[in-house]
Amino acid sequence: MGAESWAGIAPTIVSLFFLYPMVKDHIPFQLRNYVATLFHKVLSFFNPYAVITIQEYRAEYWQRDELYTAAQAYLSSACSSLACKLKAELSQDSDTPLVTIDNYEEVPDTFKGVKVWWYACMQSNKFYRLTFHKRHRNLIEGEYLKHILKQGRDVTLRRRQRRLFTNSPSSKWYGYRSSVWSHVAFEHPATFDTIAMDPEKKREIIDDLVTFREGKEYYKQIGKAWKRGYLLYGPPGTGKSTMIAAIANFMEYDVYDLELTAVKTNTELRKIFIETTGKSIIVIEDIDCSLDLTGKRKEKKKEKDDDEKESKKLPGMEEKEENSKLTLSGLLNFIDGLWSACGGERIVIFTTNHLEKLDPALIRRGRMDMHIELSYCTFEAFKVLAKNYLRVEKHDLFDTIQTLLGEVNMTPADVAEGLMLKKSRNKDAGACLENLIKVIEVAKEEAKRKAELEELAAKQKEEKSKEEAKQKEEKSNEEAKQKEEKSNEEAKIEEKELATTVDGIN
Ligand SMILES: Nc1ncnc2c1ncn2[C@@H]1O[C@H](COP(=O)(O)OP(=O)(O)OP(=O)(O)O)[C@@H](O)[C@H]1O
Ligand SMILES: [Mg+2]
Repeated sequence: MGAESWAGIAPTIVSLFFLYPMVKDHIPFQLRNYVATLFHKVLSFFNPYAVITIQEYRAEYWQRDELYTAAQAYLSSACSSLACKLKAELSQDSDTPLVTIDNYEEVPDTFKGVKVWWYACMQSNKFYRLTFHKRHRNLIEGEYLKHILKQGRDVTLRRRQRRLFTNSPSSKWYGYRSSVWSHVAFEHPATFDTIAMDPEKKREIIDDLVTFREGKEYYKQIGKAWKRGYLLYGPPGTGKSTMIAAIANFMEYDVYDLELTAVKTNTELRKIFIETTGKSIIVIEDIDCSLDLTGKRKEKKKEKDDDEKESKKLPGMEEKEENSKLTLSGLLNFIDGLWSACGGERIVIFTTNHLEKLDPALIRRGRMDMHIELSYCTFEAFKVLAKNYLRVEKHDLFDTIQTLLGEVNMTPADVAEGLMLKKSRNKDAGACLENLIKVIEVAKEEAKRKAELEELAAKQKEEKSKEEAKQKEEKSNEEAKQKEEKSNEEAKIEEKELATTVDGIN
């Protein structure tokens, strides 16, 4: 079409544009739809721009549309600085107000060199309208909307108040306000800076976490669920729970503290698991105490069950029995079965004071990818505590403390306690370190006394068992002697009887 023809048509189109709303009511009802469609067709033919509307609520079930939420969060972070009219709101799961563009406001955005415009309508029917040139349709509908979704979700996750969940007993799962998990705000202050442990080990853990966080594509490529398992073990007070809090803060994850003793069956465990979200840590503390989860014991019980119920078994019954209790295989399925892949970006952490008590199947590499030992306080760990508690990195008393720590097992919890002087908050570092030295010396004395007592007890036990063995031997000798005498006696009687019988026959 030539420029002259365009010049001829343009005024007609403009007049149509203004005329249509006026004449709309005079068009017969049957024709109205047809004319409206035609009118829009003509308009869109000459309009080089396309529009996408993102409504707050989806048509079905009145559910809030995730794309709308993501767009709102995205606009708050990426474009709100360009708007003059803003609006702030506080959502339930965050303590930071969300400031985003307000009604009738339009802001531009650029993606891969393409300019788009966002327009907000915040009236009763809220929506965002995204306008872009038709020739960028594929880019906007595909990549740009995905980019909005991802960025928006990230902003929401960063802003949200992180939560600490615990599982409710199954009796509370049904009815009004029922929930599998109940939660409080997660506000533990522990960080990797405040954790006292060997710096190299700490670095290793942090590197592992970073690799995991950035490994979405890698896990996909190798065909593995995006999850990681850590086993934390060590004596009480060495920082296992503190480490979990530090990991959660570092990763900005929620924490699901799973109380296994409240879970009755494998089916319950599966339901509990399904109700967790991604970007979370699922923790089972003191796994050795939570359940009788050793394979051997399970096998023994199964054998016994087999003997008792073999004759009574019906088809499908075996399966029912398995589901009716929580088993080791149920727990393994929870860690790395098919269900474990749902949600993604998840860390499972077990803690124990007794590594040797755990079934090897539960903690083998691949299930628990990293075994982290939290040990008694070393000098390196002490230096972290001194820095955190007293703000000192060097002191004359450090050498004495280093020697003492090499002589006695002190947990970081004990050392931390020793560094805190209860009488006054204003004591200087020297006074606190002296107090710690006193505490370590007392602990050393106690440990010495305990060792002596244990040695004495071991000696007494050994003597007792020696005495018992001696008595047992004497008793068995006596019995053997008596037995021999008895059998000699019997032999004599038999001989006598035989002689009498022979005499009788003769
Ligand atoms: N490695 C550590 N670094 C810093 N603080 C520590 C460390 N270990 C222990 N603490 C301090 O001691 C207290 C007890 O530690 P925590 O509860 O983490 O020990 P735990 O290993 O989980 O013990 P348990 O086996 O009894 O559960 C914490 O409040 C923390 O302040
Ligand atoms: Mg603990």
